[in-house]
Amino acid sequence: QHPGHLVVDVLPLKRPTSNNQDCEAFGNDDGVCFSNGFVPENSDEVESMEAEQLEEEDPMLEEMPGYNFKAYKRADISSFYNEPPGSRVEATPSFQGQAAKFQNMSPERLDLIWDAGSGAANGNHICSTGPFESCGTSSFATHVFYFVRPKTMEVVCTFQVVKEHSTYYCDPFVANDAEDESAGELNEPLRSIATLSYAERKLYEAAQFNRDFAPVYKNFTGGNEWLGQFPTQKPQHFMWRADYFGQEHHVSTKETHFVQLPPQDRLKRLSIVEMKRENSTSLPLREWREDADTLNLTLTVISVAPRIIQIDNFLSDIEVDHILETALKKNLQRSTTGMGGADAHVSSVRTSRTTWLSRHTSPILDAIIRRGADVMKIDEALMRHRLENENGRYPHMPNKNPINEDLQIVHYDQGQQYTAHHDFGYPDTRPNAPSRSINLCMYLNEGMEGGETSFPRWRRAKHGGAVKAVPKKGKAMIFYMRLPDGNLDDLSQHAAMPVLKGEKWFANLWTWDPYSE
Ligand SMILES: O=C(O)CCC(=O)C(=O)O
Ligand SMILES: [Fe+2]
Repeated sequence: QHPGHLVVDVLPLKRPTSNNQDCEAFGNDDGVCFSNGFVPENSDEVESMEAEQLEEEDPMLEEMPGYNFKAYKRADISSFYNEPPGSRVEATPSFQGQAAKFQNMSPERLDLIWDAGSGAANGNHICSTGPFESCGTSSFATHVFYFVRPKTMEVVCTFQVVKEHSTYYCDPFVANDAEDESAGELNEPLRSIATLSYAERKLYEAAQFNRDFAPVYKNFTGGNEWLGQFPTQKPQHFMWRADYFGQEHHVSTKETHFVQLPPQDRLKRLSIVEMKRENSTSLPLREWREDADTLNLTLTVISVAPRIIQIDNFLSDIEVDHILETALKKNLQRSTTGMGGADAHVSSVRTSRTTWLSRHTSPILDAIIRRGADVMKIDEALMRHRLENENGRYPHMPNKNPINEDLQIVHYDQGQQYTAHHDFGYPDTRPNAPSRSINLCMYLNEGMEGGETSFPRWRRAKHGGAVKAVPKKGKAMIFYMRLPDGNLDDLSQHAAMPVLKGEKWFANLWTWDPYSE
């Protein structure tokens, strides 16, 4: 029996249902238009292949007794090779990095400092977290962190990262359990719980509940670190299945490739109405596209855990050139890490330069984002601002923002890299708080030495080799940073390997779940 005070405010979204009638009903006949977790209010449930496929739940989701929650279990590695259980032995990754999440169980804002060898006062500021919230970074065993009071730098808790423990707690109300390696050491006297307000007390109890849930989840799933904020709902946007290496999915999109560059006066910035294509009956700029009704793309699973899918030929050469030309007109800035705003850091971890391009920028960018929506099976309307009259379509979305960020263009010079990191941030204490969920990334050039994207913790059998995506102009890759149960995927940790010779151009398209703010 679990505390009843935790209000599980799950967004009342139905699971995916889709059919082309929905598309037509909403005047949207311009592509693969359904296939997301949100169902139009007035849609009928129509039987279709697509719908059946979407409704089929991942077989590794299993009810956790006592929690009313389906957890995503770790599959036997043999299944990744389509072989009977027990026929393969899992390899131990040589890479020792891991997520390190720090939960602030106090009612005050705290800053996370990493001790790079010279104490708290001279440490590196990593992130800042509000009362009862969490923040973190990618780290390694033995590394030391502190939660300090902003400004005064008084140390409230000290932590040391331990292998196979990804979440650490700073609890000023309960004495440390010396056995518990996830308990941060409190550097000051214990406080009384009676000092908390009612609202604070609720948040504190929720944090405790989440803390108690973590080891049960890890045990139940066979070793997945719990990085979420329980209770949580599963991802609301579609996820491709990844059951075994080489598994293929096929997408047909009406967003065909541009094969010639339209004249400049046809490449103007688009309004939302233009992006919505409210008044258009045919595909925009069709003359400059390949002479075909659809573009057929093959999605190939290159890693099961983390879930990574490769798509060759996602962008045409003309499209890549257009992206690069547009990016170069903007001034690329030194890249930062963190989620932007106050948490953005210029650091030696990420040495590249960056700029952002919005879907509004040109009809080509718009087409690329629409194609991206199709390959992720997300409604394109979710990937732009929605108009008033589209309200009914997503009745439970708290805002009309796109669920994705702008396309982030990254340039690496020789020697530059992005060391192993996670792309996600930790959701705040609101039930089902949003976080980054999917990255559809793209390679914009090739032929450099180095510069691969590497996922050093992917699960594989011994002698399985490394999963590294090698840059190829126009190639895309989808990777999921959430598991099908809503947890964040520690194994989605990845690195942009140093460019050894030449330069590298890359693009990130991050999608949030369930919405973005
Ligand atoms: O450049 C790459 O291959 C990956 C870049 C990356 O991980 C990022 O920008 O978050
Ligand atoms: Fe990344």
